[in-house]
Amino acid sequence: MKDLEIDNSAGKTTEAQVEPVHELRVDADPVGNQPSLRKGAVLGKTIDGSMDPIRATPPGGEGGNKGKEPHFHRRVGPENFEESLRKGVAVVRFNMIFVMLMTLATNVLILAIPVYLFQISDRVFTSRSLDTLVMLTVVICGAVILQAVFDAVRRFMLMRTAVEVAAQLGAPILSAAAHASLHGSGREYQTLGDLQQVRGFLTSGTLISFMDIPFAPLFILAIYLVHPHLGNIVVVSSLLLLLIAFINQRLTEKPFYQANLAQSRANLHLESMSRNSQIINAMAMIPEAVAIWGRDTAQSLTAQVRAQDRNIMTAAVSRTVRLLTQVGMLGWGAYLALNSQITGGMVIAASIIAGRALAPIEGSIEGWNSFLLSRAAYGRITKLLRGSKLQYERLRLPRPEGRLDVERLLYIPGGTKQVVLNSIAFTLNPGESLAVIGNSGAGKTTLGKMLVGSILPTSGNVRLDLMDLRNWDPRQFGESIGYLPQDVQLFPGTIKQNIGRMREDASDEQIHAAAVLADVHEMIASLPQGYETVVAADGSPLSGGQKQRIALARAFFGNPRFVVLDEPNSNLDAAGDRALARAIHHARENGITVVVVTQKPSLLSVVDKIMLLADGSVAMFGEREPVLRKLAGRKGGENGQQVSQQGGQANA
Ligand SMILES: Nc1ncnc2c1ncn2[C@@H]1O[C@H](COP(=O)(O)OP(=O)(O)OP(=O)(O)O)[C@@H](O)[C@H]1O
Repeated sequence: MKDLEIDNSAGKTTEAQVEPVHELRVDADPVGNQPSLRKGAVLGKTIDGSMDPIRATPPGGEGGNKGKEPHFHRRVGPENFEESLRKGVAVVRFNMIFVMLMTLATNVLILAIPVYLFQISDRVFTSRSLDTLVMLTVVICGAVILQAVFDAVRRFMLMRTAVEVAAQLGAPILSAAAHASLHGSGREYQTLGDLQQVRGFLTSGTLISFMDIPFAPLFILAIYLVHPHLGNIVVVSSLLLLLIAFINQRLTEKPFYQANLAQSRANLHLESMSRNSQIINAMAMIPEAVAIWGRDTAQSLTAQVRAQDRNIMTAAVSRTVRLLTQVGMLGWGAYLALNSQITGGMVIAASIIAGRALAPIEGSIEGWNSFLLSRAAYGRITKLLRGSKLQYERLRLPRPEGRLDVERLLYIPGGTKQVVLNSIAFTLNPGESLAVIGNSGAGKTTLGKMLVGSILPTSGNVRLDLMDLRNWDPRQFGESIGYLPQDVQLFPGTIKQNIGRMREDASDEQIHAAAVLADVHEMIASLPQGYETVVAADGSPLSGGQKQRIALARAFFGNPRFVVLDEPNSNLDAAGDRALARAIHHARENGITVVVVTQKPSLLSVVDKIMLLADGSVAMFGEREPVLRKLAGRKGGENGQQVSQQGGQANA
């Protein structure tokens, strides 16, 4: 057995045991740029990412501060998922031609045994020639062995086709799913499961049955040659089986669909349980969580049982029809033999051939569900890949300076009538810093997300260096900004990897520079393993404040030009607060534009401008001092007084 090597360019090699013969390599860079065939879509070729339209650029490279500046308005090719899909389908088509040739050979050779029978009874018994028997036996043995070899070869090819399709489409699907999940239902990641479904179908017996069906007329013709009566019997049974197949499809489509829907709900719930395992355990919510999962799973199982019941019933009917057909053929054949119209050997041979002609129809009925599932899965894959916004061409712009223009932002979340943000407009020059304050629910986090493009406004624009965020090449934009979300999550890996945004090409200097810029180097140095400390999925062994500070360094990694910090001090102690203030100060010195969303007024002394949001609208905006004075002057504005007092203290 050789290994399938999936090189994700993060230096990790996953080894999976697969069938022998070929070695496949899938190179997917950290953005999930799709792998592509280097030498064409045939078996046993090396797959790598050399044709990726968008390459990950080092932080200090095109988008960073070390390499040469990109050409202005250089057009960046799209991710081109359509192309990946086209290549994946081409692989299947190409391989299927060979598989069909093998199937043709297999089906022709299957006639060997009936022919043998026929020859023994009609030739050997009548001539009583031992030589003929030996010759016939040798030839038929060769045919049987060849048939087994061809059958094995087509199965090998199907298996490799399945692996190759998975290698071709895995990275593009994950890449498109990650992007689509931003505005989607969260089910996009399940498209990877759909790929598995399609892969499974490609190696299934159902597909083999489907491919054998076109050769059924060949067998029927052979039976007609034996005797037209027998041919008629088989034709009638074939039509009957096709009718059963049609009824089966009508009976099972809906319950299978319902079963899958409920199963995917149960899977989503399972994912959310695994994400929130600490809360579930701490608050003893396991019974409730299990009950919700159980309800969906039960619904799925009930629908599955309903569908499978019908499927089993129709499969049993079709099997009975096939066996009765063979019995009928033997009976009618015997009658014809009694009338000396055919020989006994012909009767048995025709019966065997009839079984062979009807078997693929029966197999197709039994595997109908897996066909339906795979067809639906393929539909979801094509929808995701074709609909992905990542595949449109973008301009690779010069590295931004950090000018931010926000124009008449209106945000009404889809499916609601609530105006979360209304007529928000302001401008920040490169290197300026803004604090966004306001009561809980005022819309601060929503504004922060909109500034980094993770949600799109209903109307209005956010522009970085005059270019609307929607028009930036996503990779370049991501490299040019930093974002510290309210709900900090670190990736499982070392602190070093986390600060370096999991990039393979992140240098120690860049990581150190980000840590210094975010004023967290000392904190990290005090940890026993320093930068090599391994962080688990739940953030342990770091405290909430430490996690927040690592995430702050991550936001500053790669010397971004624009950074949004959403409540960066919600978990910080006084020392952390001071470090954060210094970080914002460093950012200003480095010409980084900073927007900091905060409920605490302690950061107000280090920013240039302040915006007070109230019910999604700008209640106040301007230079720090005048806004602080206005806030202090607001009568009864508890928030404002508190803000101005603390801002003043911090200032002092
Ligand atoms: N996708 C959404 N669908 C419906 N309502 C939403 C959506 N996103 C935000 N909201 C609503 O918009 C309002 C503003 O939310 P946001 O999280 O921006 O407030 P915030 O000022 O950051 O509050 P906090 O300080 O408590 O974090 C809230 O009332 C929230 O319910």
